[in-house]
Amino acid sequence: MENHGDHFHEAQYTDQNGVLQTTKIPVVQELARKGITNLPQRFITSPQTLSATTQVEVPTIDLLKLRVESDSSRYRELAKLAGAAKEWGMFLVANHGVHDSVLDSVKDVVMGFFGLSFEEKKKSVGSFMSVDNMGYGRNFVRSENQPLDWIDRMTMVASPVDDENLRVWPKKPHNFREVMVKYAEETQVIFSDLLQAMAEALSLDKNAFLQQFEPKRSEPDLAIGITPHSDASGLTLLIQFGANDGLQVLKDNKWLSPIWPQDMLLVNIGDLMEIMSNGKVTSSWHRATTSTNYERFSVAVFYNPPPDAEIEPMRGENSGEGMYKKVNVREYVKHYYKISPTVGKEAILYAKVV
Ligand SMILES: O=C(O)CCC(=O)C(=O)O
Ligand SMILES: [Fe+2]
Repeated sequence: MENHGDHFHEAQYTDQNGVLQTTKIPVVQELARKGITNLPQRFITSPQTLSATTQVEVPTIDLLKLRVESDSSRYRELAKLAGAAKEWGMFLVANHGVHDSVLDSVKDVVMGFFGLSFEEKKKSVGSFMSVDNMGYGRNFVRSENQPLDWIDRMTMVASPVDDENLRVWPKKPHNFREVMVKYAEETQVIFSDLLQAMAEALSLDKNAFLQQFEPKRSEPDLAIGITPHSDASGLTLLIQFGANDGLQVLKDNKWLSPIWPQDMLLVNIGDLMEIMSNGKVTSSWHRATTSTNYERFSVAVFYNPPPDAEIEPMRGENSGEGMYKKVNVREYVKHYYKISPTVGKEAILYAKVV
């Protein structure tokens, strides 16, 4: 038995017989802090999940151009967006308008939180376990013997910030909440603009997607290092720091490493958008690599329709055949966490018309 010290995350999952199980998983930051020389067996993944990648330029969308009404460069940008959403499910956003000072304070509070001792982190977040990933702990736990990602994670709901959701918000650093609420607000504007632009780019009514997201909701989610997956979200907005690379996307069966300039945000299209667009846009299959030698941070804001919403694939002239059916958002997300991680893009089959 390997000695992982006494720092564990507790995670819950439902096993094949539908029984709720609890498992203990070593805390990655604590292992790294001890300066381990051999990776514990539970963290060793199969060689193909670590296949080499090439650096690549992913499409960059200039949000300023999208925000300027009726201009020919705006139409070019819309066409680029349609292509990126269909072919990549991923793109960079330049001129996003989020002030450096906001992004810097996000980095500060995230590093501040993860910089606390394990005991302080636990205390700061309060005890809470759930199968849908909320709180400080782990990502995608489905069984006792799956390979584990080299990651610790903090996930909370940013809208609404009510008593129920606040149970898993860190109390330290003291300004964590104020900073994250502000950042989540700023991301809303970007999400709205992108959703409207995506509808326009697909020749739909401007509000075709956006209306399915009302009232607005998002989940900032602080992550380090992660196995291949698509996001369950509508759209996801990412920043990374502590490293210049790590995120990779599968395209045409090859793993590629996007060149990600620091001043840009990165968007992943999630499964719910693929469903809503009836497959006109694609959720990206992506992963992030990390190292035992340095700390990489990423902050993901998942923008989802409200959990009670029934989302529908768009209908109309351009919608094509019915590829997807109506799904309840909460049920979809529940299904997604129940079966993840998966080898391929599997969760979305739940919503496919067969
Ligand atoms: O760390 C990253 O860059 C990716 C994180 C991610 O894919 C996620 O949180 O869903
Ligand atoms: Fe992701």
